[in-house]
Amino acid sequence: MDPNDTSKDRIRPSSSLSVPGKPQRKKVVLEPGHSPLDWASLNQKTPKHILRGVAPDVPPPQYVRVTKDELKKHKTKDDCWTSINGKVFNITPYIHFHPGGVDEIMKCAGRDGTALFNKYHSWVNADRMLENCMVGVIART
Ligand code: HEM
Repeated sequence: MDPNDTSKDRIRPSSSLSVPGKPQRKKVVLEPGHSPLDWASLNQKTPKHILRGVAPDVPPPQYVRVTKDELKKHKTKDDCWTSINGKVFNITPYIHFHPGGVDEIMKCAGRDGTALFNKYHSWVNADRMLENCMVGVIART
């Protein structure tokens, strides 16, 4: 092998690089059928109320106010809500698509996940990724 060949270094995945002051990246291997592309396709073919986890006649999310007490009730893998920047999302259908793993995303179950979300990936567009899962907005009490 050529000792000057650095091609191995060049193909080293970015997940092994660390940035001072930033948490170490740790993506998980997603189950088959759970890639970001699969998530996009599920969103296209699934009725919105199913993704939101609400009855079909519940008004659109901008008209729904969710109290913190209500948010707290949805904290299991079968029924999981979180709020990010004041918007409440039903993340139940997304949990197994999360590139950071189920255990990580469940840390924001039933509560405001904004700080955790921003700590790990402020560049991710949650509004876009979870737009069909939006239940409502946090009620100002
Ligand atoms: C609630 C909505 C969330 C969404 C939509 C979301 C989405 C994503 C996406 C798209 C990635 C891949 C990022 C990339 O490739 O650059 C990712 C990675 C990751 N997420 Fe999340 N996430 C959420 C919540 C969380 C929470 C609450 C945590 C931690 C407690 C977390 C921890 C991580 C970690 C550790 C990774 C892998 C790290 C990395 O690639 O740097 N995520 N998430």
